[in-house]
Amino acid sequence: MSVLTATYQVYGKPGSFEKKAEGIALGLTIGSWTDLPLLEQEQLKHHKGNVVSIEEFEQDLHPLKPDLIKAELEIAYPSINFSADLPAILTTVFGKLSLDGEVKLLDLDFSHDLLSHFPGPRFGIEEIRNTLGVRGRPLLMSIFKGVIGRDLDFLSTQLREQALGGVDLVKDDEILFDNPLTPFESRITTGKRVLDDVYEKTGHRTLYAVNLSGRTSELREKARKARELGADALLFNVHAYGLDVLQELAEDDDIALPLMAHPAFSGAFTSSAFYGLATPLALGKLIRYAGADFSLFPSPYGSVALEKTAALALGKELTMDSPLKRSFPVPSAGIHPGLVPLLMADYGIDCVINAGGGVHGHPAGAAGGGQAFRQAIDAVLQGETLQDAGKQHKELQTALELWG
Ligand SMILES: CSCCC(=O)C(=O)COP(=O)(O)O
Ligand SMILES: [Mg+2]
Repeated sequence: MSVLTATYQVYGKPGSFEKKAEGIALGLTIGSWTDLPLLEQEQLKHHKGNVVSIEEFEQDLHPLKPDLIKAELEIAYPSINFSADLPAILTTVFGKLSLDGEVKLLDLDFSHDLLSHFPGPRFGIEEIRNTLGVRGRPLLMSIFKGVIGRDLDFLSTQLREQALGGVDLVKDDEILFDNPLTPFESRITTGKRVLDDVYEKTGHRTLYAVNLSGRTSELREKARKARELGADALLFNVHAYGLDVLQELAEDDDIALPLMAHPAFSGAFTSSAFYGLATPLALGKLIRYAGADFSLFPSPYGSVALEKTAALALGKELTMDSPLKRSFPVPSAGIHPGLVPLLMADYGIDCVINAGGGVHGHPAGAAGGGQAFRQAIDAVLQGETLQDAGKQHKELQTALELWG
């Protein structure tokens, strides 16, 4: 029988966890067991949740209630209890339970059969690399900054500058929504004109991820229109909409564009040590299953930082062997060229280095900022220190002097 296994972190008194685990397994499936007549027990046994394991961590005391210790509970839910979609799955394993005190959902283990209902990325790392013709190095992405209240001319100038710096991708900032000064469709057509022009002049190809925003019911049509207009990729604030909306976009053959999942809003349900979802599950595994080609997340080093073990585990979820294609890890937030060696040590070459302020804040402008990043990436690939590379490359030297 196919099952979905959930791992939870809970706190309680030593020896109390069996009862707690049984309560969850039954509460989220058939409700009661021992009270049922034998005939009903037989009829319902295929629907019953089962406790798979209980691990107590005696040394891990609750920081505020030291008589409680941490435990991890694994509970298997029969797949026949839910339809094969994330709303049903999340409601089963962490619906009411998410409201019931200090319980954190750490992981979900999908059976092969259940996983076959999820598309994964349409393009994945390999096909994105093919489109760009870039192999053997991390991709570099920059972000439009300060474009709220600005018009298409401003946007065009900023885009051209970023592309001239040698970035592979430029994305909208997640807070740029459809607006009269830079409407969604005009951003796509204008962006395309600028990037085609840079390509003709320099031979360097940059892709632009436009922010797909608005009411949920409008998204599919907007995304299809984006494709018709020649959009390269879509940025999507997936956690504000829901994972199933991402999946709907990923599965639509009339959209068929690379999807970039932004982490906005996810801190609301991942940041607590006691509640919510573990970050590698929310921004890694589920984002990949739902079909994002890129997952953005705070690196362990910048202005908004994730704890390092979570940031590394997240990257693994996006790239580990699976029947699904691999998604690009995109460590972000407060990234500058001096951090490139750390990011490449953590994520290797199959990642996207993503910077807004670290590109635009360069004294030589966004073009200089992009060049400094490319020089830092090349230095790491050649086994050079950034300090040595900085002696040959003035853009990198300037960035190192400014940000360290
Ligand atoms: C975790 S935020 C994702 C990246 C992003 O959208 C952003 O605006 C980062 O900008 P920064 O200037 O910090 O590079
Ligand atoms: Mg942003």
